[in-house]
Formats: sequence, structure tokens, C-alpha cells
Amino acid sequence: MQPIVVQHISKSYGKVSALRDVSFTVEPGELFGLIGPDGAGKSTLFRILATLVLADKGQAFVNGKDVVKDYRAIRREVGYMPGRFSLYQDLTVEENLRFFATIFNTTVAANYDMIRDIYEQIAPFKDRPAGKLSGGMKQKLALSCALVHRPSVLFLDEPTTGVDPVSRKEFWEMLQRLRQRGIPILVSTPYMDEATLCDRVALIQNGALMRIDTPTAIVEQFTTKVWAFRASDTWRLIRDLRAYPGVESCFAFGEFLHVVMNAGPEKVKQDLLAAGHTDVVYQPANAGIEDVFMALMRAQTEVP
Ligand SMILES: Nc1ncnc2c1ncn2[C@@H]1O[C@H](COP(=O)(O)OP(=O)(O)OP(=O)(O)O)[C@@H](O)[C@H]1O
Repeated sequence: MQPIVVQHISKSYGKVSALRDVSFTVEPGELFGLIGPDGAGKSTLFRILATLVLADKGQAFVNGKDVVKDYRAIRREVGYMPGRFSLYQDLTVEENLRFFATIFNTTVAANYDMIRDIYEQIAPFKDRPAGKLSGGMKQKLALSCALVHRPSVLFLDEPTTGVDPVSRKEFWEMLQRLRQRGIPILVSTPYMDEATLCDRVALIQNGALMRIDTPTAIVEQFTTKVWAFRASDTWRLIRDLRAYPGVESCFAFGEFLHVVMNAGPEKVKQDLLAAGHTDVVYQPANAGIEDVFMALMRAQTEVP
């Protein structure tokens, strides 16, 4: 049985279409990423799957159960880490964990094997109020709380947003370990680099899924030529390249700018030098998920 099935889900808030005819499935044991910018509709989808919001159209199933009819059973079976902070700031680390165990009618001790790896990293701070933890530690506590009732499916809504790079990396290592235990995970992120850590990803923008595939296949199917440009004044370079005739997209990618354009790079370089830029360098770039996302976004905006 597929642990998550989403079929033609649409949801609007007044005039805002948060989700438009979204369909996908998550396979057993899969780490499935929902990748998209702020406002793309990711949280709305999680709320529908966690049975907290009703869709206007379509159907969704978790562990074969209908999110509308079987909401009680689903709530017992899923671990949900909402995007906005879910912990009780005034309760200590230990009290938060105990609280979440209690509402599911279980104990921390009974499920300790489930959270040991993660909880041991924050256990030295068990008497500290959750509100006084660093961002990375809060996320570890929130994940522990989402796991403490031994869920069979995990929903993690932007678990690494606002978390420092080291904690982000640790968090993904924890997700890989959970995946090895066979727990299917639906995780959302606005960080494209995290896409490569998922088994499959769905790219979402303006409430619509633009592509679903493995990260490697998504990049391999992208055949557009991408150039990497650099100059001493990056911000001026972005501005000037975006205004340059024939440039379709230009965005920062590490120390370089990734540029898709209908113009020869040498001519662009000479024009940039003539415009006062210094140390202009260009080279062919290896396209990444970011480049695919930018191209799909462009295509979506161009559709009337
Ligand atoms: N309760 C609500 N009332 C009105 N509009 C809403 C509500 N919740 C979300 N929206 C709108 O629906 C769209 C999708 O929002 P959603 O929160 O699902 O996106 P997201 O991808 O999770 O982004 P974010 O990371 O900013 O939460 C946005 O335009 C948002 O402003």
C-alpha cells in the first residue's frame, strides 16, 4: 500500500488558489521532498494530509485512509512537524516531549528507541525551556515530539528553515536514518540543495506541481545551456545581466551567477567590461535543480 496518495487536490482561500489539481503518491519507505518557494502551497498540503484543513476538491489518503472520513485514525498514525514552531516555549525540553507522548496516550520510555538518536543530542538541555533553545535544537526537539508516539508516516513542513547550515546537515542525516528504518517521509523545503537528498521530489510553484521525479532525472532531462558568470561587484552584475537583451534568467549560485540566455557569452563579457565591470569571468555551468526550477517557473509564468 502507498502510504500517501494525493489525487487532484485543490484548495483556495477566498481568491487565493493555494493548491491547483495536485496529484502524487509516496511509496513505502520513500523520502519524498516538496520543493518550492514561500507561498507555493506546501503548508496547505501538509494541513490537508494532517486532517487539519479540508480540500475544496480531490481526495487524499494516508495509509489507505481517507483524510476526511478517517481523520481520527490518521491523526494517531502520523507524526506532523508543522512549519511554524509547534513546541510549548515555556515548557522544558523534557516536559514538551512528555506532553506529546501523553496526548497520544503513551510514554517517552515506551518509544525511546524511536527518538534515542535525536533526543540524545538535546538531552543535556532537558531542563531548558524550549523557547531558550537554538534553532537547530528546537528542530531536533520538534522532530522528537513528532516521533514520540511511533508514527508510521512523517510529515515535516520546512524543518530546516531558519536553521544554521551545520544543524541543517545534521537534520538531514537524521532523516536518512529514519528512512533506513522504513518510515515514509514527506518533507518540504525552500532550499534547493536539500532536494538532492530526497529519493524523489515534487517541484511546486503557485499551488501547482511542475515536475515529479528523482533529483537526478530532473536534472538530466534539462538540456538548456547554463553559463556561470562572476565579476567583482556581484549585485551590479545581477542587475545588469537581468537587464541584458536575451537573458532569460540570472540568479546567484554560490560565488557565481547562473545565466540562461540567447546571447554569446564572450559578447556579454565585453559589454559588461565596457559598462565598467571588472574581473569578469564566465564558464559553462553544470545545471542543478535550481536551474530546472527557474526554467519551469518561467514557463509557468509565460502560460497565459
Ligand atoms: N489561512 C489562510 N488564509 C488565507 N490565505 C492563506 C491561508 N493560508 C495560506 N494562504 C495563502 O495560500 C498560499 C499558499 O500558502 P502556504 O502557506 O500553503 O504556502 P507555503 O508554500 O507553505 O509557504 P510558506 O512557507 O510561506 O508557508 C499563499 O498565497 C498564502 O498566502
